[in-house]
Order: sequence, then C-alpha cells, then structure tokens
Amino acid sequence: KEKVVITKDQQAFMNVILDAYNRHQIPPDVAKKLLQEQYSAEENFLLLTEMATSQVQVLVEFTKHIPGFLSLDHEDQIALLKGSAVEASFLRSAQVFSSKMPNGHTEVLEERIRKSGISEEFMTPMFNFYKTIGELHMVEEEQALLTAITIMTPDRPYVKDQQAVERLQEPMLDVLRKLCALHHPHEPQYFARLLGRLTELRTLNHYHAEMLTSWRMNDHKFTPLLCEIWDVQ
Ligand SMILES: O=C(NC1CCCCC1)[C@H]([C@@H]1CCCCO1)n1c(-c2ccc(Cl)cc2)nc2cc(F)c(Cl)cc21
Repeated sequence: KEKVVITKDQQAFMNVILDAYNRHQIPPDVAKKLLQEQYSAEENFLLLTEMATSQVQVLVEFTKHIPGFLSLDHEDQIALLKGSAVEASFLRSAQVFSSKMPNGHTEVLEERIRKSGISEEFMTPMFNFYKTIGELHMVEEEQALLTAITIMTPDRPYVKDQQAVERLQEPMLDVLRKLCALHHPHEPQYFARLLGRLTELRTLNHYHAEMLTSWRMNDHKFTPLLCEIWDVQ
C-alpha cells in the first residue's frame, strides 16, 4: 500500500484555494433566518434571490484566486462562471444544510425549506443530495477543492479551450485524491463518492430553472445578475 505524500507545492497550492474559499463565503445567515421564523413563499423567494445574488458575487472573487483561472481566455472565464454558478449554490446550500447544528435544528430547517414555496417534485432529489453530502463529512479542504473543481469543469457550454481548463482541473483532482486517502484512510471509495456528487449536482442544475419558475407565487422577480446567470426571465 503506497504511502500517500502531498508535496510541498501541492500543500501551497491547496492553501491558496482553501484560503480563498474561507475568505469568500457568505455567512450562513439564511439558515439563522429560516430557523428564527416561518416566511411566506414570497419572502422565501426573495431570501433565495438575495442569497444567490450575493453568493454569485463571492463565487467570482473565489474563482479569481483559483491558480491559472485569470490566465484563461476571458470569454471562457465567463462561460465557466455561468456554467457552474447554480451548482456552486446547491453545493453551498448542501454544506450549510449539513453543517453541525444543535439538536432538532436541521429538522426545523428541512421543514422550513419544504414549506418555502418550492414545488413538491423537487424535494426528493434536492434533499437526497443534501443528505448524501452530509454523510461524506467533508473536511474544509475537500469542500474548497470540490467547489473549485466544479467551477473548473471543461465541458461547460461555450467553453472554447477545454484543454486549458482540463490542465487547471487536473492538479486539483490530484490533490483532492490524495487528501481523500489521507483524511479517509479506511474508505478507499471515498474519492469516487465525492466525484459522484458532482454528477448529482448536474441533475439539480437541470431542475433549477423549473424550481424557480414553479415557486408557489405569482410574478417571480429576479435580480439582473441572476437573469444573467440563471436561465430565467
Ligand atoms: O437561500 C437558499 N440557499 C442559499 C443559496 C446561496 C448559497 C447559500 C444558501 C435557499 C433557501 C431555501 C428556502 C427559502 C430561502 O432560500 N436554500 C436552498 C435552495 C437553493 C436553491 C433552490 Cl432552487 C431551492 C432551495 N437550499 C437550502 C438549504 C439550506 F440549508 C439553507 Cl439554510 C438554504 C437553502
């Protein structure tokens, strides 16, 4: 069984991404708000659009610190951000949902989300994803890398130089594979399970526009930034 060694360069590379990830995160205020009181479907939708708008802004800041991103073709930079923003917001939602909370809080949070205005049909796939992310008990390095890997996905629509993106994604996958072996030594399949979550994320991507337009309310208003990023309005 070969010894897993993270090189000094990989450690430095990892710290750049982790540091950027920790500096550019919106606080889980939305969880606190949802736990404090019940909101109407309209208020919940407004809360979601506000949170998602500010999350896109911090996502751009985080992405700029991913080694090599700023050296990509500018149109490809936009294509990567546009292609990954929804998945990053679901990944962040899953991390917030599965973060350690006092007893009973997660259940209240789930109930509030189930009653927030989202159509019933999306609850199962969404909460399956949240729960499977929670079961992974990711360390923060893994969370940061998984988000960076999601952004650096070569086959997003309109990406022209996919090879350039692959060259940036590969070193992150290498470090993640080693981290998984180090942090989860008794789960040889752990890395594969992590990457499997990225496939699940793509299916949530598929539902996303419909989840928003079927929100139980009239007249769904979106911010200009969300109209750009989400395929709505
Ligand atoms: O605001 C949300 N998520 C933000 C997005 C940016 C990053 C931070 C978290 C929404 C909430 C849902 C209830 C009504 C208010 O919005 N949300 C979603 C969600 C996301 C996409 C769609 Cl289309 C539907 C629901 N899943 C969540 C899980 C959670 F644990 C918490 Cl606290 C909130 C969550």
